[in-house]
Amino acid sequence: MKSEEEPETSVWPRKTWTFLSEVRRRSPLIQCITNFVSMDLMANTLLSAGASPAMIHSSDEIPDFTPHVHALCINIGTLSGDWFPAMKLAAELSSKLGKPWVLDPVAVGASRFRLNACLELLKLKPAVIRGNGSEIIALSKASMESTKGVDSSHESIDALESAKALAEATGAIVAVSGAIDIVTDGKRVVGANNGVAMMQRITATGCSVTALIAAFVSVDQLHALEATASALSVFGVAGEMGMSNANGPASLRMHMIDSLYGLDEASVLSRVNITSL
Ligand SMILES: Nc1ncnc2c1ncn2[C@@H]1O[C@H](COP(=O)(O)OP(=O)(O)O)[C@@H](O)[C@H]1O
Ligand SMILES: Cc1ncsc1CCOP(=O)(O)O
Ligand SMILES: [Mg+2]
Repeated sequence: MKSEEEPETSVWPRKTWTFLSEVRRRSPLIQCITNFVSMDLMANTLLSAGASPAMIHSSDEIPDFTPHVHALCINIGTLSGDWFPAMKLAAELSSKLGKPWVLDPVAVGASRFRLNACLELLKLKPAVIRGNGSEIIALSKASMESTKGVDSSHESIDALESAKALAEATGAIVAVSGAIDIVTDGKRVVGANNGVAMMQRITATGCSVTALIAAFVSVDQLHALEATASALSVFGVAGEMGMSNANGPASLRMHMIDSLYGLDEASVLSRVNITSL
């Protein structure tokens, strides 16, 4: 069968397996400037996927360190005034050196401080922006929307038009996580349909999948939309497989990491569920 005749349902799983295999083969170095809550799960997510995390955020070392990374993840979850210059410096350097960087606008609608910080970071050209429904709506409208802090009060699908508008305005790939993970470049829209609802009950799963997106994009910058959808799907598959041994959020966290580490080709090919929307 010619590839253009292959059904989408089999093309995406193979693409996703290629991304995961490349991350495992190359073990990209991912710099994470992230919140205190997420550091542990994010680093363990990257390690179990085969990437190499480094939580390095001091402005004093960014000029030496950032030129050596394969991608950068910036997360404003516990933003404070003294961390913001380091975020800008690292993003600026990454963009200048042609390295992809990914923004996680945690709770962007919760304060003017967060919103202004994200609007400044958007000028430094992130390759991908990943947030939950409420975060993407707030950022796209540049407004302090009703928010439950770091959690979403919207379904991902509610943020579809906002995601497209944000992608058009910034040139970034925009991903909205939720029951369906939506990924768009402003025109094309795909949905990753993996995962389990209990993943929302573990803090920092959103942050961690954003870092995983950075790892996937680092191995194929020219296909950032495909890399983003694949990372979201792989994380969701790890959640689904982990769920079969879990009793609640704490054990899901452990089994999810184990499942990500052990994910094999057969499971990826049979479970990855990405479709055009
Ligand atoms: N209802 C759901 N069903 C399946 N997976 C979900 C559901 N809600 C969230 N997830 C998954 O949980 C992870 C975190 O997403 P989310 O909770 O939306 O992010 P955040 O922590 O930033 O609010 C993502 O991988 C997402 O796909
Ligand atoms: C609870 C909390 N408070 C500030 S950052 C953070 C972690 C949020 O992680 P996620 O957005 O991935 O759930
Ligand atoms: Mg969360």
